[in-house]
Amino acid sequence: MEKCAVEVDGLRVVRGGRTVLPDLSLTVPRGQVVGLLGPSGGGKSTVIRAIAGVQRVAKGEFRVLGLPAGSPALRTRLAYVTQSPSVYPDLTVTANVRYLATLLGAPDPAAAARDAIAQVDLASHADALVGRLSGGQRSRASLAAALVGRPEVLLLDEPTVGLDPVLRRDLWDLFADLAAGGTTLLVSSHVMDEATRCDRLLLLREGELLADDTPAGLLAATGAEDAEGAFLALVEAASGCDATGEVAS
Ligand SMILES: Nc1ncnc2c1ncn2[C@@H]1O[C@H](COP(=O)(O)OP(=O)(O)OP(=O)(O)O)[C@@H](O)[C@H]1O
Repeated sequence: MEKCAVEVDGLRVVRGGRTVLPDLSLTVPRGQVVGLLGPSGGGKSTVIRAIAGVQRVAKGEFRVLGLPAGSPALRTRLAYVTQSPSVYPDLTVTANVRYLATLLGAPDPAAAARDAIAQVDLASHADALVGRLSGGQRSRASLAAALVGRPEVLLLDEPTVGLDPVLRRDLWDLFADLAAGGTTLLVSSHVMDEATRCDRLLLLREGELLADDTPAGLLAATGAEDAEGAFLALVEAASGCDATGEVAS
């Protein structure tokens, strides 16, 4: 079995005539929660889309679970939760998740749906129409739909946006539990304090990978006190400036 769930080598993506990812290489080890962090517009969604096999790429090699990204064989082994919830608003949470479970061939779709909905702490709204849920509840319904097939690789694009601190903490606890059970998670976020919940961090800015390290390794390498400070230190080092904006000699 491959040590890495995802291997990307020399990925180049052009969107709307602009090079968004010039030449990106990264790996995501199996059974870990890897955070893809960085400012808005840096290319996080584009990386996730490429790994999910739904982004046209100009160049690069990448494999997911040892297979080329986008392979039909990955459809049941990888789940991708987009930034906008992808559930039917005119169906209940249960109907949405059970539908996915049926499509994925779960032996007992109703039980699988119940479990997935409980995992995202949405049991109290299981019978509510998705269209009548709050934004955060809707994104959890989307996450339940992704979890119901028990994917080996879970790609989550900004899953904690719009959630209160308690729900955010619970969701990160769930990610850690899933990883402990062997699932590989790549989670994008622009909230730097979520970095501490990850096993590894990929810091992405303007399509360039500034760091690929553990949270502790990143702090040690930069001498910063938190992920935000580490990120700033790396940006300054990359642009050849010190903290005051002066160009280093
Ligand atoms: N459909 C598109 N057509 C052309 N350019 C796009 C398209 N979608 C995104 N881009 C550009 O690609 C770049 C990277 O966008 P991407 O959505 O990957 O960033 P991101 O880090 O996920 O941002 P955010 O955190 O705001 O979602 C941005 O400059 C954006 O303007």
